Amino acid sequence: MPSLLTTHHHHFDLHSADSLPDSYAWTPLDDHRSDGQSHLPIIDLDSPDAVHSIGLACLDWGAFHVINHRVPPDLLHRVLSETTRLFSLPTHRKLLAARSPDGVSGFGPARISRFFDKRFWSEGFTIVGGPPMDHAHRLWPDRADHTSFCETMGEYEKAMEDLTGRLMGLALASFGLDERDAREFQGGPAVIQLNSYPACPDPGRAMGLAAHTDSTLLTVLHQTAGSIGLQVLHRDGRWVEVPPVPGALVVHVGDLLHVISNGRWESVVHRAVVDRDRHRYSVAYLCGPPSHVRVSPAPALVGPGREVAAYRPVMWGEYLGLKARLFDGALASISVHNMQNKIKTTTTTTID
Ligand SMILES: C=C1C[C@]23C[C@H]1CC[C@H]2[C@@]12CCC[C@@](C)(C(=O)O1)[C@H]2[C@@H]3C(=O)O
Ligand SMILES: O=C(O)CCC(=O)C(=O)O
Ligand SMILES: [Fe+2]
Repeated sequence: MPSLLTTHHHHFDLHSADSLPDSYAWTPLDDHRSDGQSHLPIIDLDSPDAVHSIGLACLDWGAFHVINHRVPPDLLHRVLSETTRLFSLPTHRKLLAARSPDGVSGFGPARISRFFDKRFWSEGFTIVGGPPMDHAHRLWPDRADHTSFCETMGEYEKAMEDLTGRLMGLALASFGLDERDAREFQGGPAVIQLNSYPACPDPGRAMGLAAHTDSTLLTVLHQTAGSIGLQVLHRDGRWVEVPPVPGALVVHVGDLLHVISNGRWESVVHRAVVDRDRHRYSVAYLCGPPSHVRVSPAPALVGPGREVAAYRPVMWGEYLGLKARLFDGALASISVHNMQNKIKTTTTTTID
């Protein structure tokens, strides 16, 4: 049997490092400290202006904070403490739930890491289609230990399904679609990505998670309070830090909402940098459509007398397959203007 250590080649324990190995040393990052002037909009979901402000935030940033989201503070607290408990396990134990080479769920480096020659200063655990009972049993043979993890993740998934359903309704309403249009996108397979960014001896040269857009409709991100790490690329070309706002969640526009908006809203380019002293955790809920749904530019936006559709229809599994192969070329590969659009999908990613 091949050892798990070979499939996860050169697994290196980030927690015990006192200097940065060369394989983790990126060329010094461009100056990424924001000037403190600009920050993501904060949107109050109870405000009568929510639809309008979400529309503006999606146009200007492709991301925003939400408050009054109705996710119980206690649940937000528990999901981060279960995440901490998971990543605090010894490496040999975490490897018992290692992601298989072409699998999606389990413990391992971020899926996009293979597009980069340098490694990420992070660990990830991906949960697909419900609480990961088999993984949890292997990680925590003790019943009380795995049930609290699975119950919390299950509860969080429900809360996120509700929240993203409401957010999709508001987002689509901002360009004149109604709630029925949003309902079509509900009930997709749940994907939760747990991220751990240990304190790093040389944060200026390390990268937690390289710049990317999410292959989702929307992503909801919850992060350790008081930690700095998430950065978004503003339209004007500057990296802007997104320090957590107490009680708020961060929402990202993903590639598929960019497609529905017919390219009006950019999916936000973002990355995570690391800190010398603080271990940071984040929990991303990746909201995509049900597997059979074809995502295409909203009919209300395109057609005779309106805009020309900029993208061909695509299903989530197919898009994830394109992303796994083409990374930041995935959107261009479904663009109808792109003459290189000869790429046939050969692999789709099955996530349920
Ligand atoms: C449903 C998804 C979305 C995935 C792939 C698959 C499962 C894991 C997701 C992430 C999570 C971490 C960042 C990202 C960029 C990555 O490397 O893995 C995401 C990726 C995507 O948004 O493309
Ligand atoms: O940890 C973060 O702040 C970013 C995580 C992220 O981008 C992701 O999981 O897709
Ligand atoms: Fe992301």
